[in-house]
Amino acid sequence: MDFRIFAQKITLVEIQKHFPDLSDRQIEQFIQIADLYKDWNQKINVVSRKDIDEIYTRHVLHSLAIAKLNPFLPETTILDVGTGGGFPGIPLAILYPECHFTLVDSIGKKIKVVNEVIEGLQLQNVKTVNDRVENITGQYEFIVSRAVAAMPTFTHWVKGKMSSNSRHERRNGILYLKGGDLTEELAPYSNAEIFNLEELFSDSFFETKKLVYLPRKK
Ligand SMILES: C[S@@+](CC[C@H](N)C(=O)[O-])C[C@H]1O[C@@H](n2cnc3c(N)ncnc32)[C@H](O)[C@@H]1O
Repeated sequence: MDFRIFAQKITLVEIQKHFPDLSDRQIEQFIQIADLYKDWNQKINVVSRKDIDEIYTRHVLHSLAIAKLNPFLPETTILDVGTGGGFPGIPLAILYPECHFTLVDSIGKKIKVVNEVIEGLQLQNVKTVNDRVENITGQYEFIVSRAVAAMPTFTHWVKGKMSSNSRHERRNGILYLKGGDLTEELAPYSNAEIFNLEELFSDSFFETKKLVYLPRKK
C-alpha cells in the first residue's frame, strides 16, 4: 500500500474515533475529499503543496475541531467567512448534512475550486458566495472561520450577521480557528473563550493551534 493511502486510512480511523456515528456516505465523502483536493490543487492552487499530503490533519480534522467544541443541531445556519479552499466549511458540511452552510470568499478562483469540490462530494447543504463578507446580508446562528483577519477586523465585518435565536448549549456566536499567541488580540473581548485543539482531540496533532469562541452579545 502506498504511504499516502496508508496515511489516509490512519486519519480516517482518527476521524471515526472522534465522530463514531458517521454514515457510510460520510465516510465515503471523507475518503473522496483527499483525491478531489489533490486533483484540483494541481489546476488551481488553494492548499499549500506542503499541506496537500497532510490534508486530513492540517485541514479536515482541524476544521472538525469546531464540531468537537460545539456540535451543531439539525437546521443550524452557518456562515464560513474567508473559506479559501473550503475550510472549515466543507468538512463541517460533510459532518452535518442537515445544517445549512454558506461559504464566502472574495477570491473567485478559490470559490471555483470550492464549487467543484461541493459538486464532487454531491453536497446539497452548501452554497457559496464570491464576495467580500462585508457585502453579505442575512443572519446566521454561527459564524465559523480560520486564519482570515485579526479579531477586531473580523468582528467588525460580521457585525449584525448573527441571529439571536439561541438553540444550542453555547450561545450563537463566532467559532474561529487561529494559531499563535492571541492574548493581546483578544484582550478587548472579556467574553472570549480559547481552547487548545490538543485538548479538544486529546492528542498532539495540532501543536499551538487554538479555537476561539466568542458568543454573540446579549
Ligand atoms: C489565509 S486564507 C484562509 C482560507 C481558509 N479559511 C483556510 O483556513 O484554509 C484567508 C482567506 O480569506 C479571504 N478573505 C480575506 N478577506 C475577506 C473578506 N473581507 N471577505 C471574504 N473573504 C475574505 C481570502 O480571499 C482568503 O481566501
